[in-house]
Amino acid sequence: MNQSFKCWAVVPAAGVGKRMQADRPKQYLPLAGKTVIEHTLSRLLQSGAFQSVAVAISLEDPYWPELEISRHPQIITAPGGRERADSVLSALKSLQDNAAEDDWVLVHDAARPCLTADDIHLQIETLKDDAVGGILALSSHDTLKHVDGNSITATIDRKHVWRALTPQMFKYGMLRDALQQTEGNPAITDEASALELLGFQPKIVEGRPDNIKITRPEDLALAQFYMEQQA
Ligand SMILES: Nc1ccn([C@@H]2O[C@H](COP(=O)(O)OP(=O)(O)OP(=O)(O)O)[C@@H](O)[C@H]2O)c(=O)n1
Ligand SMILES: C[C@](O)(CO)[C@H](O)COP(=O)(O)O
Repeated sequence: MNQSFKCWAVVPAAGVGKRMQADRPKQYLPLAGKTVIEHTLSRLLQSGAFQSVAVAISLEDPYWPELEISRHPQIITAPGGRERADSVLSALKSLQDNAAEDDWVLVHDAARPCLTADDIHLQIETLKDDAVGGILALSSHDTLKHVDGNSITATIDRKHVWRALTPQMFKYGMLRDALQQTEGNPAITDEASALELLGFQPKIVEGRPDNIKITRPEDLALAQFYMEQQA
């Protein structure tokens, strides 16, 4: 990708995958002949959009060193943290000697292996001149309800509610500062929420619905289906 600015990728991959109920963290489960994380990292590397990919890996992770991709020249490893945001900040810090303050960083979950190069390039082309950056997101095709307990209290206008995906694309310095200023805040479940808390309004770019996050056991079969469709 011939571009006048630099992009870096950050991949939080230090989770334990509790909701997956598997014998290993979900990023190491087999999917279409490789592990989930190998698919995710291959897609980022093959897009040609990134200088390097900084991957946050748990200090207790015995699986990562077994993967050949862990030795890829464009892969940098950083220690994971207690929460996803801590892992992202750790990976950002591993880029501090190379990334400039105004370089773009795209943060992408290791658990989202179906990301396409088209969506990566769409997001970069759409946001590359934006002052803040933004996220891939999905609109809702269903009616949305506000619920209290198991009772509906309101119907929400679906044009105002979008599901956040990754990558989430922000300037290196702005993202690092936002995550540092919101460190330890449990409300920060994605990068955009840290920027929002500081008063910024990240943009949304409508992404593909097959960019799913593998979260529960049934998601693996869906990811396999999507990969077969993409092929
Ligand atoms: N302390 C953490 C927690 C999560 N993640 C990563 O953030 C991504 C999205 O998080 P999630 O889907 O919640 O993964 P887990 O935390 O592993 O899942 P669970 O909540 O079911 O344990 C995953 O790639 C996960 O590896 C991370 O790097 N560091
Ligand atoms: C970042 C994210 O993928 C946006 O939808 C999501 O928040 C990560 O999963 P988690 O379960 O919230 O950690």
